[in-house]
Amino acid sequence: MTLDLNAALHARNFDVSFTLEATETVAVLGPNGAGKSTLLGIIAGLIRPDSGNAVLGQKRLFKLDRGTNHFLPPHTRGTALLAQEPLLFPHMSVLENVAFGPRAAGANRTNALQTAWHWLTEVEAEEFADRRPAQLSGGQAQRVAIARALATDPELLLLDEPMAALDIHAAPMLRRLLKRVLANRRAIIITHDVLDALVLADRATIIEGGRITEEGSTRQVLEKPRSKFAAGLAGMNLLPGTITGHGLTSHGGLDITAHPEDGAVPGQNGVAVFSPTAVSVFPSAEHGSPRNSFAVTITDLEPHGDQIRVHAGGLSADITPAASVDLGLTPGMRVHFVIKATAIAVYPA
Ligand SMILES: Nc1ncnc2c1ncn2[C@@H]1O[C@H](COP(=O)(O)OP(=O)(O)OP(=O)(O)O)[C@@H](O)[C@H]1O
Repeated sequence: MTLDLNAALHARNFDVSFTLEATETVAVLGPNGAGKSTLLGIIAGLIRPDSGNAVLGQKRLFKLDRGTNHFLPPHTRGTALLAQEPLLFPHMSVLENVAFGPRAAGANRTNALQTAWHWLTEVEAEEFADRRPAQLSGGQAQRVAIARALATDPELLLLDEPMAALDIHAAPMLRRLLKRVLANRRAIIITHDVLDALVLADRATIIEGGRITEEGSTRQVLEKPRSKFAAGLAGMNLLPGTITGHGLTSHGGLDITAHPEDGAVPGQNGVAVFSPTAVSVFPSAEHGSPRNSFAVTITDLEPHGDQIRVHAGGLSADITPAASVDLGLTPGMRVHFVIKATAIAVYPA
């Protein structure tokens, strides 16, 4: 039972091929406006692509080609979409909200209520059964919304930033709950949070500009990012370029000395990746090899944990507050970023 999808929607510059295995949870990450919600909307049947083809298990969700115009309506797809806001029916009790799906699918009242109780217990929300949605906190309402989604026994659960609207106290409990209910289930979760991706998902897919730019196990994508976006998530600097015999020449023209990973071939597209903590900041060029020294102009300084993060030339460096004061760092100042060759990973991308 897999999901196999390709879809294009020109008005949103969206063109994606996407596959999901049974009982697999995939985190979808990407910048604002990248097309993450569009992907979920297309799978759920709320958005109609211009062309494409999608199959969920035995069910063809849509096939839109020249001559073929097949498009299943949302409620027959076996998908359940959970939005950022819980969107419960305000005039129904919590129990009735959760029983609504099974009722609509044809269950009799007794069975629908039984199912609703089961899922309310699963999300530890039985005590709210008689309340109206307006009498719930954001975290409680989101738990009820999860119960409502699961009560329909969906083949595929679609979660659009389920933690985004919650305060920091409610998020950890919901994350634990999701971890439990997502085990052995097929789900796609949109998130901006690396922790959610690591804790909840087996795989990560990065979408940028309506295209998938990176895919792999969550750990692999974060440990060995190949896109600027994934590097940002992992808190690493990334310079794309061309692999050379001694490292990489970045697209911006920087000649980087490092040890290319085994199997990297000069001339191949690659990336140089290094941590901001591996970057030292000097007021003038530093000689002493094998080191990389790049003249850059500071764009911004910000606190980062107990360090100061210095942004310059599209890169960042973490230094101590004392060093920042000693160097008199300010935006607009010209400095040198210096990185040991051994601290830079170069690999094909
Ligand atoms: N209702 C709409 N009509 C037309 N274009 C839209 C509509 N909703 C979104 N778009 C456009 O489609 C593109 C993808 O948007 P989408 O909402 O899928 O991005 P996203 O990755 O979910 O972003 P975010 O992280 O901000 O939620 C964007 O360029 C956006 O402006």
